[in-house]
Order: sequence, then C-alpha cells, then structure tokens
Amino acid sequence: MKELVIGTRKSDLAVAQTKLVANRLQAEFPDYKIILNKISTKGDRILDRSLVDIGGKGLFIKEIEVALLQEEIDLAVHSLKDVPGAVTDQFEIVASPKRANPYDVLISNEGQLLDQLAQGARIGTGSARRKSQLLNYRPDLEVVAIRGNINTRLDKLANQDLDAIVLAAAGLERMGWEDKITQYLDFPPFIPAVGQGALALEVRKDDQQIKRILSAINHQPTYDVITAERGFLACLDGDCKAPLGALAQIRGDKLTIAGMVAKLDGSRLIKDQVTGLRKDVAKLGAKLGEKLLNQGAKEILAEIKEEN
Ligand SMILES: NCc1[nH]cc(CCC(=O)O)c1CC(=O)O
Repeated sequence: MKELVIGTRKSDLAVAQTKLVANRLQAEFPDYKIILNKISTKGDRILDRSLVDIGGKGLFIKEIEVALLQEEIDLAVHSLKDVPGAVTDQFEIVASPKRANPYDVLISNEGQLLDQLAQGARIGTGSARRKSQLLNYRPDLEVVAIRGNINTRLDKLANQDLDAIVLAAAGLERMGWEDKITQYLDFPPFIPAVGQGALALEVRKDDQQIKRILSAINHQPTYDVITAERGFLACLDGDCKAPLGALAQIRGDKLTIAGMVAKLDGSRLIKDQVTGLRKDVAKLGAKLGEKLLNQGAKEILAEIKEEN
C-alpha cells in the first residue's frame, strides 16, 4: 500500500486543520494510507516570551521543514499566516484548500461589541497588527500582550482580568467554537493578516509526485488571493515585527487587494487598495506595497526596524 505522511504542529487547531486536508486527500486517493506525524516546534514550546523576541513566526515551521528535508514526511500543513514571507529555497507552497473566514473576531467577556466596551477596557492580543488597529480605532483601550494557542488565550480571557480578546475567526470555526464569537471585525480599519484563514501545503521543491497529488485538492481562487497577499508581504519585507495586513478578493476576472501598515501604537495607519486583472495576480501585491511605501509606510517600517 502507498503511504502519504503529513507533518503538522501538535496544537489542537493544527491537528484539526491537518485532518481536514487528510480527509480531502483520502477521498481523492482511496488507495493511499494517510498518516499524521505531529511535530513539536519552538514556537509551541516557548510560551512565556513574545514571538518577536524568540525569532519571529518562522519558529512554527522550522522543525517541520527539517522533517520534510529528511523525508520523514511527504508534505507539511501550516496555517499560511505562520509561514514567513520568503520560503526557504528547498521548499515550495504548492497548493491551498478553500480558505475559511479571513477576518479577526472580538470575544468579550460580557458580550459587548467593540463600541460598547468601557473606556480603558483591557483587550488581550499578542499581535502587533491587531494592537495597532485596535488602538487606531479606539485609542483609549489598553492592549495586553498574551500568547499561547487558542485554548490558552480563551482561558486567559476568563482568568486574567481581560475584558476581551481578538482571535482569528478561522481557528475558532475549525475548532467548532463559533458560538464564542462576539463580533466579526470585518470593517475599517481592520484588515486581517496575510493568508489568515488559509492553509499552506508545503513540499520539497523537487518532489514532482506529491505536487501532482496535491493539485487535486488545490482551490485556485484561494491560491490566487494568497499569492497576491504574499506578494504584498514580500514587497514590504514583512516579518511579524511590523503591523501589516492584507486581504485580496476575486470578483469575476478582477482581483482587489486591500492592505495596511501602521505604527505600533496605532497613531498612524496607512491603508489603500489596488484592483487589477486576476491573471496579473503576481504583480498586484507588489503594486499595493509600493503604493503604501510611497504614502509613508517606508518611514514607519524604518522606524520599527530601528527600535529593534
Ligand atoms: N497566530 C497563531 C495562529 N495561526 C493561525 C491561526 C488561526 C487560523 C488561521 O488564521 O488560519 C492562529 C490563531 C489566531 O491568530 O487566532
């Protein structure tokens, strides 16, 4: 019997989303035996420091890439959001199943919407992008740094004197916890992280057989929008230090990508969008990136680099 070994992080969410991929593959390829290999990553093990301090978001995927290289696994399933702008040379993201809801959501302790939270309310998030957008919208809020997987962050909402937290809709939906959501942050100035809600299927670049297999579960509209968003990320040289986000959407033969770059304290937020032909997807992200750089993002990014 032929085997396909899929590498994943160990968190409940990572395993849940990897099982979605495994089920899709099993349906397409009934004669394969599909095996999950759960791998512990540095980003999962070190929970008491911010991601930026321990080396950025690549820490969620490094050990999994090592397993790919050593041929212990045939493919890796990641949250695309956790994959850095540039993928190491030996690897390639070759496919992406249909994207889930891309937006952030607010979960508040007593069910208040963002506008209803008390003056100075305490909101938990470890994301610079979420913090800057929250403060841009409501400068009175107190943003409290929290980290950990979804379960941990929900526990912190209950136990750490927080009024609300912000999480990705996709993670909650994949865990079956939509009922916890108070409000979708799908209005300005809120723009999600590049690739939020999408999964990345990563393989060894020279493995043609697995590429053919994975093309069966690729969702081309998703692949196109994430290509645009990652073009934007690459143009701004983004890692998770600078608050930036982008969301691309397809309508007919057109693709629109909206993006933002902000100062960490939210006092300045630059936001714009670009529409072009879907077939030019590779250029549209960079075009938006250039536009924002010329509107002041260049200074913001330089300032943030200097502070680190
Ligand atoms: N930063 C961790 C992470 N990576 C992916 C998701 C959610 C699922 C997704 O965006 O696909 C989350 C949790 C969150 O941000 O709330």
